Amino acid sequence: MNQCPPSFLSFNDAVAVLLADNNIAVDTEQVLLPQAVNRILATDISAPFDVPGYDNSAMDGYAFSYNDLQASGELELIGSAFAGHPFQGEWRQGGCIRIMTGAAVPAQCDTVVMQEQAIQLERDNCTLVRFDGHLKRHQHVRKKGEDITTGTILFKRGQRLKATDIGILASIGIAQLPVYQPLKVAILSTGDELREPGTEKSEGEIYDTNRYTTQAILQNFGFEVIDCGIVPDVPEILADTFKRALSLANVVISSGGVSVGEADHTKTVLNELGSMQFWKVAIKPGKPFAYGHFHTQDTHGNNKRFMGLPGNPVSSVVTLHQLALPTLRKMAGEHIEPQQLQRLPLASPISKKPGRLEFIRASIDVTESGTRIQPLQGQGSGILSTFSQSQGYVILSAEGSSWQENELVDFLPFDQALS
Ligand SMILES: Nc1nc2c(c(=O)[nH]1)N[C@H]1C(S)=C(S)[C@@H](COP(=O)(O)OP(=O)(O)OC[C@H]3O[C@@H](n4cnc5c(N)ncnc54)[C@H](O)[C@@H]3O)O[C@H]1N2
Ligand code: MOO
Repeated sequence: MNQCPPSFLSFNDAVAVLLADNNIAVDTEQVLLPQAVNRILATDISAPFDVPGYDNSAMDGYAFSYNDLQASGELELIGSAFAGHPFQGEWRQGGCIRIMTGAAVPAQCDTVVMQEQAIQLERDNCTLVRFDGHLKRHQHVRKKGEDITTGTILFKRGQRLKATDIGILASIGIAQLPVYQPLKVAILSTGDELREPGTEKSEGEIYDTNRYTTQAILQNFGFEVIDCGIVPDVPEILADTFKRALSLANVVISSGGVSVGEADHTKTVLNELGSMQFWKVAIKPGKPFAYGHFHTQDTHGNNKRFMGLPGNPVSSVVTLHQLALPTLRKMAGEHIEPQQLQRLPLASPISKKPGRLEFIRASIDVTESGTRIQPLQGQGSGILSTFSQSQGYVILSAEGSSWQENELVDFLPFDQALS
């Protein structure tokens, strides 16, 4: 099964090493509810009471006892209930009340009829209500606790809170809550050829893309990104930049300079400031990914971490997404589940050489005859534009093979990071 070239780690082994080597590296803090969206919860939260806290009406209409209506066919109007203003009167058998959506249903009532199915009549100085159409006992009554029952664990420590979670927390009266502080991640790009977008570039120069995609992905997950800019291929400047990054962040992520070229200084500098844990993973793109520990420690005595993304823009995205991001999320306190692959048929044939696990950018092709996965043209590790049409990766195992049209392959739909 494992066909990795010597000294290469398989993808699964690399992920396993990264996750086993890293634990939560941040403290907790208390935040107000509106600030908790996209933050990682630092405690379990269970429901202190039922929601809704009382039976209430789902319609504007009339509330009564179903048995009373069966007995008489018409009911006497004896009061009203509005949201926030329950019925205050004396209940009488054979009675009904006018009720608005959200108002408490009195204990003696079990049924609500919407006002469109009711007629009020005046008779003998009484207001009576007659109901038409078929009706069922308990209709339009929202039961106490039907949304949330007291004691239910609603959220778990390590859960990332989404917008609707904020509403659920409000519904149980939470005004502030403990979350993990954002993990501080410093980013830098290496390469003499790199220029900042918005500035002039000359022959042989390109704009830095990796720092921008990296920053966008990390910010999306709520990390505190410390931008250390573009660093030229000069070992002393690279070392100084790493030292500055280390004084500000828990993790430093660089791009470029991790291959075997004469200007690839990143690994050399890391070996002075720390130690390399592994270099090279049998994946395509993204082979020269590097992971290490700096000698510098955080306030808890943990060595700060280094992740070196390859310079090719696609390799940098794939390694950030598949190797760095799960690790950073774990360090930030988040509980993450393994990625869920889907088995789907190919829309066109595909083949690969043995050696590395491959991540093929692909789109989802939905037609009347079903859903198929279309591997896209332009799979080179410098062709970033393919990402804009992709909705996920076809993942091809390290063994070489070919797959025919309609043959099933593993497909990984893009998550929040890339969609
Ligand atoms: N003789 C070999 N050459 C290469 C190998 C190899 O095994 N033997 N591996 C190749 C693979 S695979 C990759 S991936 C790259 C990785 O190289 P580096 O991480 O050292 O990256 P650089 O050489 O600095 O740059 C590679 C490529 O990417 C462009 N680049 C770099 N940074 C950025 C950036 N921030 N934004 C946009 N583009 C960037 C750079 O200009 C180069 O074109 O090495 C292969 N070579
Ligand atoms: O990682 Mo490199 O991308 O295989 O080009």
